Amino acid sequence: MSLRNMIAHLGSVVASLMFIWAVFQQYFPYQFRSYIEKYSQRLVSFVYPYIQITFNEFTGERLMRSEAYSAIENYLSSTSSSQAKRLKADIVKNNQSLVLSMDDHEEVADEFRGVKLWWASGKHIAKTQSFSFYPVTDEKRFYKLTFHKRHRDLMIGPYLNHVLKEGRAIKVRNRQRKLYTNNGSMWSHVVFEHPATFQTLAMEPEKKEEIMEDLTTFSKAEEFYSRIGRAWKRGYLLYGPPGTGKSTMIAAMANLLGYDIYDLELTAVKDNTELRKLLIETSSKSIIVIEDIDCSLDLTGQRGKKNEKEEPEDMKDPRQKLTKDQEPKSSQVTLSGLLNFIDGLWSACGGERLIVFTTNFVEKLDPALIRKGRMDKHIELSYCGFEAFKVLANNYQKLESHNLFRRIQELLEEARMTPAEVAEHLMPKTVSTDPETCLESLIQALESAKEEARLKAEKEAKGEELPSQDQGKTTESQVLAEKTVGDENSVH
Ligand SMILES: Nc1ncnc2c1ncn2[C@@H]1O[C@H](COP(=O)(O)OP(=O)(O)OP(=O)(O)O)[C@@H](O)[C@H]1O
Ligand SMILES: [Mg+2]
Repeated sequence: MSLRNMIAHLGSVVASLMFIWAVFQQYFPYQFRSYIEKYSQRLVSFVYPYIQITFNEFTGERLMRSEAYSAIENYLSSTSSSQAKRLKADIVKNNQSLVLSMDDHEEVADEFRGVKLWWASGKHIAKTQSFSFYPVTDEKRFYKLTFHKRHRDLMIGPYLNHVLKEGRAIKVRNRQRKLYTNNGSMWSHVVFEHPATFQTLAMEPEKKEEIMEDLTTFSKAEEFYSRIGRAWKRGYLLYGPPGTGKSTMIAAMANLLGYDIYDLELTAVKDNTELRKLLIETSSKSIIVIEDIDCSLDLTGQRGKKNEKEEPEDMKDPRQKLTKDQEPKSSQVTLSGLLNFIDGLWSACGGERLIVFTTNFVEKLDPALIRKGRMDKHIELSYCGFEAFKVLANNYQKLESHNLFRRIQELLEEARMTPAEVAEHLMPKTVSTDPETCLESLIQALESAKEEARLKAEKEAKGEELPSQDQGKTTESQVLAEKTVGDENSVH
């Protein structure tokens, strides 16, 4: 057969096939074909023991993005990045981190309480009916869950709940976290990007572990709190001298738990009503911080004493020393207003919240504010010990050990120095400063601190009329306060 004949023969075969297809389309209408499909589906499900659930990306009349779909997407992101071969990447956290999810038509397996199940991703493509110069294919993505029918109850109840909860938690973790500050009764926010972590926090390892354990236990204790009928909140009081890492620890807490921070400036809050409004507006998974609670408001036990002395009106308000140059406004937030909120109304806002107070003078605070049950945990941040020093040496100089460490250990036992000061010495002054120079400068500083302490102790032992530094300041300020009534600098 010549080539020409062959081509002609092939052409007639194709033509006859096209004719048969056209006849089939004409004489077997759509209804009939769907009828066949329906029964074939039934036949398949009879021999196929699996149940499938489809979660579409868009639901409802207004085609809102389904929350379940996005929770599943997040939930599957970790499983799929290790199992699926084709992944989709997306950027979250203001272009900072990459999140992977499985591409269309991929399948991954998961296990729940020993039961295996499968997730597949897919998409329907519905051709748009309308004519357009820019034809858009209407892609409808979905996830399909497949499991054996004998696990129906486990899958529909506990497993799906688990997926949704985990998925939402991952979403929260991936979100851009915020630092809120209040300007009067309004919160404004900036992106929260503090690099502090518990790993870089200088502190004895056991104490650090205990705090981290406490925090993570709290963050997972939703069921426990609801069972015992308590609001899911926890109060921390951080106290210690300036520069011992109180603020740093708050940032580390937020980074550990993935919480937002609300830095509440009490002095800018007009009254209890405004305070309540601000606190109610805080979101779940957040840390509400009131720094230097002893100076923020007259919440210390000192108030009574001051009043007894009958100080002039403007001296009673410690805010005035903070806002020297500003127009004095009176903040009427009271201790009881704050306490009421911490105790009671708090329960009205669902979701976990931590409240953290910091102070340099724990002994000055009103006992009501810090009694057990109100502030659940009191954490003292103190002068730098050797363990804390080792963390700093590693942070700043990448030093695990050095022959000067022994000398530093001895000196730290004898001289008091805050982690902030130690860090200052360990910070390389220039790019070429070597670690040894930094350690030597620290040793020198510690030696002079030790010497100072020794001289002071000697003087005190001799009975000289030189009380301790703090007391000295108080006496001085008391004298000043008596002399210069109305001078705000004298209030201390
Ligand atoms: N425990 C610590 N671990 C790591 N760095 C610390 C620690 N303490 C202080 N620092 C360093 O010293 C600086 C000051 O610390 P921070 O602001 O946390 O002190 P603070 O206790 O909040 O002081 P203040 O009472 O004055 O608010 C921080 O920037 C940090 O780098
Ligand atoms: Mg601080």
